[in-house]
Amino acid sequence: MEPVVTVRDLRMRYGAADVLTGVEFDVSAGEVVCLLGPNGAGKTTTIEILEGFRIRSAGDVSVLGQDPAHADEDWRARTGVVLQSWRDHPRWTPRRLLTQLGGYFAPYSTPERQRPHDIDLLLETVGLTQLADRKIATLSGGQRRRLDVAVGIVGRPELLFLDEPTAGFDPQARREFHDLVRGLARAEGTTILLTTHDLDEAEKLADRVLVLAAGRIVADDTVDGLSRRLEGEAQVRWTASGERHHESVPDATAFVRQLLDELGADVHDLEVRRASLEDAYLALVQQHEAGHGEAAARLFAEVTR
Ligand SMILES: Nc1ncnc2c1ncn2[C@@H]1O[C@H](COP(=O)(O)OP(=O)(O)OP(=O)(O)O)[C@@H](O)[C@H]1O
Repeated sequence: MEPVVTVRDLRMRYGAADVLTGVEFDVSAGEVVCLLGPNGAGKTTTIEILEGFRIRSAGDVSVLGQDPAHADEDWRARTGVVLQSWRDHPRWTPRRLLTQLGGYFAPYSTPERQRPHDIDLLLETVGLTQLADRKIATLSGGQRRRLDVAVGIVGRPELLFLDEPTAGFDPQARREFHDLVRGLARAEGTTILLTTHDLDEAEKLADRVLVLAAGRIVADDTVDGLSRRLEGEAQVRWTASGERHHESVPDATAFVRQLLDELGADVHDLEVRRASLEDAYLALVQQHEAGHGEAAARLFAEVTR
């Protein structure tokens, strides 16, 4: 089957800054894929290029069989977009807004895919039935985000882009939102590409995770797959002569035996921990923020290979 999204050697430069330096990945029909990476890694830039809202510097991109930079109105009707922030319509009600926006999709209805969504059903899907006739200004942050999603899917898109959809959510709202997204993928077969900088969210939501760092994809697998690749290594930490040390080693038992043989009673606070994906990702984020993105990206790619 043809991938829904194909990205090859995608590059983006803002002025003198190279933000994307050769991004490559595919997304297949029906997949929920998460683009994960530290703040400023280029997730929004990538997704906006795929949405056709930003013109790339170089590389090949195909989304639903077209180049988003030159795609037509039919193509736009087949995609749904939930941006990081959405213009407000405070005096409108959710029902009125969705009915109005849904009307634009009616000409793009096909026998296989009736457009737009039935508005009552859509309100129910996103959990806004009780609030359908309240002014948008009176909705909470989480409720507004649900409305954003409803706006993104009112045209029953084949492919949905979500940019940091749960930023600012409390844990309960976050869980409900995850259920909503998974339900959409299941019930409608919608292909979903979302961005997040939260590994936990990627784990809950995604069939597959693409880790973006230092301008390229440094890992592409399920969260379980990435975790399994890390299982070989263990972190050994200890204090000797008043100094704290740590080492990543494949055979912790042999390492500790040798350490005790060599240093004996001088070793204190000995600790052995299995490296986890969370540790590796946290290290990537910290190093990225400290300005060592390139080295951290290389290390992350190595340990998850
Ligand atoms: N229009 C622009 N002009 C110049 N630089 C930009 C522009 N848009 C983004 N950048 C820079 O490109 C880099 C990537 O930004 P982008 O918003 O794509 O990252 P992100 O991974 O989505 O970050 P976040 O998680 O914080 O949303 C950042 O350093 C940002 O400052």
